[in-house]
Amino acid sequence: MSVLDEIIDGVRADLAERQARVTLDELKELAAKAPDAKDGVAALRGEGVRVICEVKRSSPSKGALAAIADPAALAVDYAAGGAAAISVLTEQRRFGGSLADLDAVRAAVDTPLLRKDFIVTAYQLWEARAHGADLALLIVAALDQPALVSLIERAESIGLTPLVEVHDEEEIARAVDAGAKIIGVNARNLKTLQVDRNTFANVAHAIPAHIVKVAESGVRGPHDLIAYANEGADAVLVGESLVTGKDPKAAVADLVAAGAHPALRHGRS
Ligand SMILES: O=P(O)(O)OC[C@@H](O)[C@@H](O)c1c[nH]c2ccccc12
Repeated sequence: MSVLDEIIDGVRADLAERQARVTLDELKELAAKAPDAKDGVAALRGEGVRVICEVKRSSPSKGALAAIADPAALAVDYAAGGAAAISVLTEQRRFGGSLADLDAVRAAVDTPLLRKDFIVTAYQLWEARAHGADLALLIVAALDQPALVSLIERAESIGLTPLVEVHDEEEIARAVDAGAKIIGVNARNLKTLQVDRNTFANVAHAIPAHIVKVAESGVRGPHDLIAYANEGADAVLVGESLVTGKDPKAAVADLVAAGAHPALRHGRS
């Protein structure tokens, strides 16, 4: 069994517990009271390279990264540094996150929020909206094609923008066929946890121009952002280097400044 399969088994067990506690109707009522969802595509496309900053306590590959006692305070730093969006990991077992983190961050910032989890059912999309997310991650490797198509449709129908994650060209073809408007190329293979920073450069040519391109994982600082930008990334998603660094606000500001550099604007819309 791959790491991804193991993670999803745990996600399904936790999901069953939440479903026993909170009905879909209750989630829909909460979603109706949540602030209107912001346009995720608009947040990530435009001049320069956008920076998505992640609230991430631990990871399956590295274990504990940072305690993050106050996720809201971290999110406020991210927003002050110029984050275009904030990713909140809500998976509990391997990443140490929760929907409570999403609530805390939503209450603290107006920045568009991505629910980062292993979404396999529409219930989780309603949870995302009920807890104030604007975008939701859908991982192609975790879903068969009919499930991917229907979760993209459902996400959009309830106002969420799906960020569709891929790792190779075959998954890009599936994401495009399924109607993705934002594709994230994860440098980390979720089946082996290996990071290969060349992944984006190797596969980005297969993503049609009208689709927003996000380079995910392994960004250590401005240098990596610039490399991804030169390969055509519209945005980068950064976790570990921000949560393990001393000054997340300054680190985000450095990334945002690098992404706004005029030398990177050529050919961008
Ligand atoms: O911490 P990093 O290397 O900066 O990576 C952030 C983000 O890309 C990573 O957390 C991630 C990308 N796709 C995922 C899917 C599930 C869980 C986590 C992820």
